[in-house]
Amino acid sequence: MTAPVSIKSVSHSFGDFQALTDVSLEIGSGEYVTLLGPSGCGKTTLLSVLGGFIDPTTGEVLIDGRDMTRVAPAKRPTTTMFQDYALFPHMSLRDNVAFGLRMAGMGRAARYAVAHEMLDLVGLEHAAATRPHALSGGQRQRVALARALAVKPDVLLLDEPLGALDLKLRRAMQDELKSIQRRVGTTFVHVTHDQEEAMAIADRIVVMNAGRIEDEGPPARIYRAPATLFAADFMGEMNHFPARSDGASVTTAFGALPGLQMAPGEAVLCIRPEAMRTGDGALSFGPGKVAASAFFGTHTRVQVVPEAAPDLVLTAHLPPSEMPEAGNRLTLSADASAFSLFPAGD
Ligand SMILES: Nc1ncnc2c1ncn2[C@@H]1O[C@H](COP(=O)(O)OP(=O)(O)OP(=O)(O)O)[C@@H](O)[C@H]1O
Repeated sequence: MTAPVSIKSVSHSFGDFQALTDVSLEIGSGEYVTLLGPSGCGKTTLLSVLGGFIDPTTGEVLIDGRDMTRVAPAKRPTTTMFQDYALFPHMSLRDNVAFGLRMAGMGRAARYAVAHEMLDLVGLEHAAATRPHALSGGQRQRVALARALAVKPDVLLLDEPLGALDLKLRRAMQDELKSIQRRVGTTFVHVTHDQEEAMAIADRIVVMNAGRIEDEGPPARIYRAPATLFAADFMGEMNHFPARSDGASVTTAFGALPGLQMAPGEAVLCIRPEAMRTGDGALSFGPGKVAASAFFGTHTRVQVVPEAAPDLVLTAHLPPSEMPEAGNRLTLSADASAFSLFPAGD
């Protein structure tokens, strides 16, 4: 079961505090969307508006084309899975998973059949008769997912579902969540503040900041060509430095950069560390002094203070075969296509 979701100009205030401002978003049927942003940006508020736990001050929510804006949570085709996915300790996994179906009045044989199907989906069918106390964090999380999916929601809302797990388990569960979502085809809306998690899982990432959407799109597009400086910074490490546009070209402390255009004015030029290299390029940062250099296996992370702009520190991820030592001189450069340009004060 799956459905598209339409969020139309939703705003929400808690008293004087505006938590969401004019948020509009279309989510396709069967799409895996993550809401990504820093603490307090309004992710949970938006998810709660979708689930019916918060009535937005203004705006509308449509699910499968039907207006759900003021419809109670239990009457929506949504299920919310919270971070604190408390399981009933005195019930078997099967009964935990079948709980929502029992509440809905489904007979025992039918609900157990669904519970087994869902436990099978999350790889825990063999433990159906056991109780949750002996389960690891990851296994509990899987049972909670089976329970949420058992009622066959059209849209599953997940609020930091992996937040309680350690990093390694978190990464493993991300792969599993995505693969389960693919198999069931349900629309998933997943809140996280972890950019790597969003990239690992999402078909589409929605970057939020201060109650608004900053950018939305496939992970690779947002990473490579972010719409705003905020989205650029939130999606990973970014070098930025001042620039100036005259409308036709961009000038920096390192010279002019061809091929980038913006309305005349002060600008911020950005580049990812892995887009930097040693030697020549469209823009050379000129000689600089290596302030730090560290080997990370997949790359060497160097920090360089360029002579042309000694108040800047440029970070580059170089191939692991290159290991410049701190104190050495090094020239970094990059291709014009690797830069993003934003108006200053964006
Ligand atoms: N019931 C409430 N009353 C007043 N303010 C609230 C209430 N719920 C949330 N807020 C405020 O609204 C803002 C957005 O909160 P929200 O929980 O949506 O953020 P978030 O992006 O999910 O952050 P986090 O990752 O920390 O949960 C925050 O500043 C929060 O303090």
